[in-house]
Amino acid sequence: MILTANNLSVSRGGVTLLENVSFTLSEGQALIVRGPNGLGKTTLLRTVSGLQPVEEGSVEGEDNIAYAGHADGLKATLTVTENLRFWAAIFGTSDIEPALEGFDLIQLRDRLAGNLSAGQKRRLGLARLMVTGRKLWVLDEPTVSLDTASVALFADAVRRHLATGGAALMATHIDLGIPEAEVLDLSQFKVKAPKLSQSDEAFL
Ligand SMILES: Nc1ncnc2c1ncn2[C@@H]1O[C@H](COP(=O)(O)OP(=O)(O)OP(=O)(O)O)[C@@H](O)[C@H]1O
Repeated sequence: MILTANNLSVSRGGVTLLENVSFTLSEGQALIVRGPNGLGKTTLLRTVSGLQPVEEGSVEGEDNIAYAGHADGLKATLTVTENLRFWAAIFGTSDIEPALEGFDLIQLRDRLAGNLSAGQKRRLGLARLMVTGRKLWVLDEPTVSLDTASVALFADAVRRHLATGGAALMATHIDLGIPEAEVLDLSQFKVKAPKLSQSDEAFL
């Protein structure tokens, strides 16, 4: 098992949003969480990734996660290659070529990240996942700014990751082109009578 969420409650802004969320992710499995704007998808992904505290319930496996959220986290004054090398060094890996190839960044490898277009920045942010060596990719709206061809590159990268024993947990409003992905509708976990949470501390 790569990730287990057990009766998890998550909160933002001092209000519990979702409760009793339980799911598991195994090797080769992709799970898409769905729900309307503001339901708590981002909050759930941040909580399972250890970026904010678990209010109730438990998460197992959070130490094997690579998280890609709304912020791109790129170093604007480093080149594409330097950004990937930087992340590879942080995660103790070294080969960045598959990431450059997988996200069509070869031609852009010497461009400063700060000079990339929005979609190119997103491709680089996603390419970073491939150099982490982490088993579980947690992705919040990964395809924002991507054109159709880039969405297909992304889907291919996820499918390769699944085929090599990885897993993915994703929040998205669009069809990612990963037919084997399962869907978890979070509306069923929505808190019916909002209550104040114990804490809203976020680890940024
Ligand atoms: N710091 C905060 N203080 C108060 N409320 C917050 C704070 N951060 C987020 N919220 C609220 O928490 C709720 C859940 O936000 P979250 O980003 O998890 O939703 P989401 O399901 O990912 O939405 P979307 O589909 O729009 O991305 C929203 O109603 C949001 O306005």
